[in-house]
Formats: sequence, C-alpha cells, structure tokens
Amino acid sequence: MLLKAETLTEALPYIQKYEGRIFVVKYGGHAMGDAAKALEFAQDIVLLKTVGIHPVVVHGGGPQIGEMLSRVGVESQFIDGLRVTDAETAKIAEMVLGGSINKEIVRWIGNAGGRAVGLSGKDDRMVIARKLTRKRRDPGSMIEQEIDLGFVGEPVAVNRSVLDTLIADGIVPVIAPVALGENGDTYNVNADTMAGAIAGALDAARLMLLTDVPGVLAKDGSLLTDLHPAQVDALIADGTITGGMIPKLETCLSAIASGVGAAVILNGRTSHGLLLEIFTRQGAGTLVKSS
Ligand SMILES: Nc1ncnc2c1ncn2[C@@H]1O[C@H](COP(=O)(O)OP(=O)(O)O)[C@@H](O)[C@H]1O
Ligand SMILES: CC(=O)N[C@@H](CCC(=O)OP(=O)(O)O)C(=O)O
Repeated sequence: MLLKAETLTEALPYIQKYEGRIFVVKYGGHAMGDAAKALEFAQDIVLLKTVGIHPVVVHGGGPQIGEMLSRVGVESQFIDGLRVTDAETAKIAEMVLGGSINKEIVRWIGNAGGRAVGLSGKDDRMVIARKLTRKRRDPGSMIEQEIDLGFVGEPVAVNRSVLDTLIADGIVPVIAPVALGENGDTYNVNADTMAGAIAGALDAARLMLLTDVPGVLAKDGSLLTDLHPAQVDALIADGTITGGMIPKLETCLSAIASGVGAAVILNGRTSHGLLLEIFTRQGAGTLVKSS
C-alpha cells in the first residue's frame, strides 16, 4: 500500500516527524485475526522500524487465556474488564501469554523480515507491580467494599534499560503483560495497563491500542475520531463506554498524564490500519489527546 507514489509523498512528513521516536503498540487478543492478518501486522511493525520509528509491542491474549482455562475446566470471572486471577489462573495466563502468544508474535515479525525478542515484565525485573485493589459500593449502600482480584497487578515501576538496549540494537521488543511483585509473586496485568505503563516510561510519542472495534463509538454507533481527556468521565458515567473499553481509556489518560504525546484506539483487523493512522492525514480510530 505504501508503495504508491502519492501515499509515499503523504507519508514523508510523518516519517520525518517521528524518526527516532518510540511507538508503543498494544496488540489485543481480539485484534489478532487469522494468519494473513497477523502477517500484515508484523509487516507494519517491520516497516515502522525500517523508516526509523521504534515500535515496542505489548500484547494481550484474553480470549486465548479464556480458551485454555475452559479446556482445563477452570472458570474465570471479570470485574470491570479485569480477570479475577487465582494462583492456578495466574499460571495458565503466564503460560499462554509468555509462552505461546509471545513467541508467535516474535515468529511473525521474524517471518516479515524483522528482528524481535520476546520478554515479559519479569525479564531483567523490567516491570514491578503491586496488587491491584478495586472498591465497589452496592446501589443504595454507603459502605464501600474492597474486591479481591487475586494476582492482578498494577505496574508501579518500569526499568527501561533492557528495552533501550534492544531498541538500539535494531530489535523490536515484544512484551507479555506479566509482572513481578515486590515480594517476588507473579502478577497478571491487563495488557492495556501494561502498554500504558511502558509507554510512559519510554516517553513514547504514541500509545496505539489495537482492538476489534474501529475506536470509541458513540451510542448511535458512529466513531468518535477525537477525544479530549476531560470528555471521558462523562462517557463512562452515561454508559457510552463500558466493559473492556473502560481500562483502555483509563490507560490512555494516565499515559498522556505521564508524558505520552497521544493515544489512539483503533481496529487491529483493518488492513494496515496502523500505517493508515500514522502516515495519512485522515488517520484511523479515536485519537485521545490533551490539546
Ligand atoms: N463506546 C464503546 N466503543 C467501542 N467499544 C466499546 C465501547 N464500550 C464498550 N466497548 C467494548 O469494548 C471492547 C474492546 O475491549 P476489549 O474486549 O477489552 O478489547 P481487547 O481484547 O482488544 O483489549 C469492544 O469490543 C466493545 O465490546
Ligand atoms: C488482569 C487481566 O485481565 N489480565 C488479562 C491479560 C491479557 C489481556 O489483557 O489481553 P487482551 O488485551 O486481549 O484483553 C487477562 O487475563 O485476560
């Protein structure tokens, strides 16, 4: 697609603008389609690296974890888009995320002609997390109850040194959302949250969240192409944004607050959607930006 002369002319200013900058790309479990789509994603990542932008991939795998859990007869429950994670679930989540999905993405990028190294937050103690707590109040009650999500973590520190080494060596880091607790426990981290923490620590120009919808949709189904952080609370309160879209937008806001240039939520199954967003005037998806 980028080989057309007019497309290249349109892309050039963006290439110059972002040369040398880091783009954190979160590849969600729902965004992963068939083998052809996976190859397109990998080609886009390789193209970014080739033009001098440094992609860092953080992947999810919620549906794939769910499949494995049901195969072994373990049920799982979600609260506010987060999987309640007991010790057995944490083990299976780590196996699926760090074992099978991580290595598949590394393979795809390699097949597309790039260099990739897979790791999780545990490698080189890259991401340290603490137990995440959630509070809930029953309708009509004044008392807030703490909900125990088990081994669900929120990143509290990111050590970027191993990522800097890989990036400088021409390698795309591919990161599974598993982190190390301060006490040495293993924590399952929502992949959006993980991507946001890494984007913040790397001063990324963009955080790109690839999912299975075109972006944030209004109640009438139309795409909200631009969102200011101040609009998000109201969209959650009036029920426009629900489920997994809530942690996604919370992540966008905290990434922007920690210095990331902007965040984009877009459809990872659209052919070369990543390139359309970065290198064309029209873009793709929902851009969340302060000004
Ligand atoms: N306003 C909204 N616009 C778009 N999607 C929304 C909205 N509110 C809730 N969603 C849901 O959020 C989902 C994306 O979150 P999630 O399933 O966690 O994605 P992923 O697995 O890619 O991280 C969409 O498939 C959709 O069902
Ligand atoms: C705590 C928590 O919910 N962790 C997620 C990690 C994977 C993930 O976030 O994957 P997607 O991006 O594909 O949804 C989970 O167990 O499903």
